Order: sequence, then structure tokens, then C-alpha cells
Amino acid sequence: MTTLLSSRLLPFSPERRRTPSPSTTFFPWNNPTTNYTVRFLCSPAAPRVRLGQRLPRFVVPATAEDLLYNAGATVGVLGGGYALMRVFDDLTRRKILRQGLSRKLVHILSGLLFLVSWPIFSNSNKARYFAAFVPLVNCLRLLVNGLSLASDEGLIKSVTREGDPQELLRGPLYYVTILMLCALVFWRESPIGVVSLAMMCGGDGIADIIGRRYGSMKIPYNPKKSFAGSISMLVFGFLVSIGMLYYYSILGHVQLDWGNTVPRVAFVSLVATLVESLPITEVVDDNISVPLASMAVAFFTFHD
Ligand SMILES: Nc1ccn([C@@H]2O[C@H](COP(=O)(O)OP(=O)(O)OP(=O)(O)O)[C@@H](O)[C@H]2O)c(=O)n1
Ligand SMILES: C/C(=C\CO)CCC[C@H](C)CCC[C@H](C)CCCC(C)C
Repeated sequence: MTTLLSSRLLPFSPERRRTPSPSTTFFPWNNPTTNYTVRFLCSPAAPRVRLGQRLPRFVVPATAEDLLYNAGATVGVLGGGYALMRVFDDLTRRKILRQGLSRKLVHILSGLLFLVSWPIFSNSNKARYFAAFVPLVNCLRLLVNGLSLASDEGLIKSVTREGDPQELLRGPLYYVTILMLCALVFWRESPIGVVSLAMMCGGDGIADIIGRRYGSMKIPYNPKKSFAGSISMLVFGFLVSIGMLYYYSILGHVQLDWGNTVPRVAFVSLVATLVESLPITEVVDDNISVPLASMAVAFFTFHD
């Protein structure tokens, strides 16, 4: 399925495979043309090749060094996620942030920073599994705490509304499951995962923050949601999606025709915003409806 999505959206031309990626400026281990010595110095992830041999751009076989390198990246990203939660727990404890706001900022930042961290992983065919391990670990933490088998106060405080551990088994659990799904299915080569996560993390997160503050004018078909919340979701979700796609394009993971991409992303943002505004939250959580609707619409709109 991944191959299908990637190849249809971003056809691999032989020319493209030979083009060195701009991401090599930032992440030299991604350079397919770097010779063995340089690749080895840059990253133990580099496969052993003859001097000057060109490698396929995106997927290279995993070697022992590559696995070790990706394991290091996984530990780093896991540590980043843990640190983020500790920071917000601390800010809440010191009463610098309200618990509700802290929770929404964790919602916005954890997924987006996870997305930003993907290029750190190598180009091997195993890299996505290492990245997906990060939400998997968080998924287990949520399950263990949600089922009250453990009590991590920091996690409960920074992720729940009022400190009820069972809440971890709903929104936050769906959220990390979607992060895992996007890493495994779409990974870095398809705009579908990037846009869906931008809408779930950035768009949905900002709708709550702005809507609670300025949302006096309610949406006629849903008195729990406001125009201010939905408009901010549309604008912020769109901008974050474009920003993330730009980040991935300058690193060479996606090649986009911006004239076509911008209206398509705008359409996905609009549909995701409409879905979020519907009075269906009791039936299906926003952390499921928003990313799944975005994926479905992005699949068809980016499909040439
Ligand atoms: N389009 C939106 C979305 C949210 N809100 C505001 O944000 C609050 C929370 O919305 P929502 O996220 O849908 O509620 P919950 O599902 O209860 O919270 P969470 O997603 O944080 O679990 C709403 O009550 C409303 O004040 C809004 O005004 N307009
Ligand atoms: C409050 C949340 C959702 C409710 O709508 C967000 C829950 C966040 C997770 C418990 C933690 C997720 C951590 C990420 C998988 C890793 C982030 C790494 C990054 C480098 C900071």
C-alpha cells in the first residue's frame, strides 16, 4: 500500500533517483552519491559501497550500522517526547499554564515535533519502523496508566483535562495510534501523512485554544463549536501543512508542484475543518475523524 501511495503521488524517475537531495546539507547520511568514506564518517547507517557508487535515493538496505544508528535516533526522539511532557507538567505545576492549555499545547507540539524528527532517521527500508516505535512506546505508557497499572503523575497531568487516568485511553491513545499509522503507512515520501498530521495536531489543537477564548459566535449546527475555532483551524492547519510540506521538500523527501499543491492542501484543510465542526464528537473522537477524513480526501485530491 505504501509503495502504491508513494509511487502514484511521486513517480520515481531515474533522473530523480540520481539527483542528490538538498537534505544532504542538513542530513549528510541521506546523500545517495556520497562515497563510502564520507558516508561512513557521517553515519554508521551507510551501506558499504565502492567509492563514488551511486545509491538509490530513498530506500537502501538496512545494515547493522544502520540499525544501530536508527536505534540511537529512536532513543533521541523518545527522550524528546519525554522531555516535552516534563516541561509542560512543570509549567502546569508552577501554575504558569492552565492544565487545559498545557494539554492542547502538548497535542499541537508532540505530533508536529514528531513529524519534524522523521528526517533524522536514515534512508533505509527499516527506518519507518524505528520512528513508529516512538508512538508505540507512548501508546503502551497510555495503556498502562489508563488502566491504572501504573501512575505517572506527569503524564496524567500534562495529557488529561482533570487528572482522570481513564481519559488517556481515549483522545491521547487515538492520537498516538494515528502517529504510528502515518509513520508506517505514509512515512516521508507521501504528502498524505504529513497533511493529515498537520490537521490533527496543528489545526484541531488551535481550534480549541482560539475557540475557547474567542468563540462566542457558535456554529448553527453545533453549539459546542465556534466560527473562531473553525476558522483558526482552517487557516492554521493549512499553514502548518504547507510549512511541513515545504520542510520535506527542501530536504528532498517530496517533490511538489506548488501551483497544484496549494489548492489541494486548502481543500483537504477545508474538509478536515468541516468534519471537526460536526456534532459527532460523542460518537467519534476528533483525533480519529480529522486525520482519517484528511487521509481520505488527500488520497483522492493528490491522486493524479
Ligand atoms: N471548531 C471548534 C473547536 C473547538 N472549539 C472550542 O474548544 C472546545 C473543545 O472542543 P473539542 O476539542 O471538540 O472538545 P473535546 O472533545 O471535549 O476536547 P478534546 O478535543 O480536547 O478532547 C469546545 O468546547 C469549544 O469551546 C470551538 O470553539 N470551535
Ligand atoms: C494530549 C494529546 C492528545 C489528546 O488530544 C497528546 C498526547 C501526546 C502523547 C501522550 C505523547 C506523544 C509523544 C510523541 C509520540 C513523540 C514526540 C517526540 C517529539 C520529538 C517531541
